[in-house]
Amino acid sequence: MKITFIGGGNMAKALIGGLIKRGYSPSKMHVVEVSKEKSAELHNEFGVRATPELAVAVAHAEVLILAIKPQQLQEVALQLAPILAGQLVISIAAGIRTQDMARWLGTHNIVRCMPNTPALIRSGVTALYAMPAVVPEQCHRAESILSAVGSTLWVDDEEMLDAVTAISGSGPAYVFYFIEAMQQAAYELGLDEAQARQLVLDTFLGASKLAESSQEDVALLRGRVTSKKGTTEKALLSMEASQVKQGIVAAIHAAAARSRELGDELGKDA
Ligand SMILES: NC(=O)C1=CN([C@@H]2O[C@H](COP(=O)(O)OP(=O)(O)OC[C@H]3O[C@@H](n4cnc5c(N)ncnc54)[C@H](O)[C@@H]3O)[C@@H](O)[C@H]2O)C=CC1
Ligand SMILES: O=C(O)[C@@H]1CCC=N1
Repeated sequence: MKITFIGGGNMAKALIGGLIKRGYSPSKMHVVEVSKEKSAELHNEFGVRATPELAVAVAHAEVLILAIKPQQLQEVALQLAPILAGQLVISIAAGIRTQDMARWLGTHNIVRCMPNTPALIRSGVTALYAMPAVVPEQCHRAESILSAVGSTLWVDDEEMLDAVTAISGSGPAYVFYFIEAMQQAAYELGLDEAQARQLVLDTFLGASKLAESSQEDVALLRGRVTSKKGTTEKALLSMEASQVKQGIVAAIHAAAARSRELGDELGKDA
């Protein structure tokens, strides 16, 4: 299957890197990228062809992946409309609704999805939504691309992609933020950089694996760490006093609202 990425930035790189690690040939991937610097990087890092020209890259593709910013999507879609030849279009752009893309592109053969950057190491998670006109074979195609770089799930209601964006699309940034905070505390407590990195990352990995392998609720697992009058209790009481959980929940609601807002703002015809 020949794939053309339109936009060769952070997320396209994560997907391309993950697909190559899965054994997907770079010769089957094309990137349309306006930045010369980024095109050279893509070629050097992954061996894929990167060009600023849409027409040739699109003509060769069976699947197009729109990996430009939401703000760039309408302009690119309008350029694509006259040169599309039945390709499946997969959009990874936050917020932009399929009905708006269909109007710009002149096709309903669209799958909208939300991956995340751990795709680079094939540990991503992607939720997908297909327009009703997309045939099962094309849905299978989309799923096979995204499942090469992590787990996948389908949503029937497109609006759920705003929630997905807020949870798993943006989610790696929340985890990195928590890691940064724990590393800062580790340095302040006198641990060196290597020690802090090992302790913090192995704690994240270990806790995630434990939560994944357990049938029990994570609150119960948290309870097992928390001895009466012990250190964890003290830390959690401090977090409660700072309303850390409420802050995280509010932040995720804000991200979902921003995704809906992007759809409203950018879905209108310019
Ligand atoms: N970064 C992330 O974690 C995730 C991003 N997304 C979505 O992926 C999309 C891309 O995001 P990033 O990769 O982070 O952005 P980015 O800014 O790193 O990449 C966008 C790329 O598109 C290129 N570009 C701009 N105009 C173009 C045009 N007309 N033709 C071809 N290339 C063009 C830019 O030079 C840039 O390299 C966005 O729509 C975002 O919502 C989705 C999931 C996760
Ligand atoms: O921050 C953003 O808008 C994009 C979508 C999900 C992750 N990055």
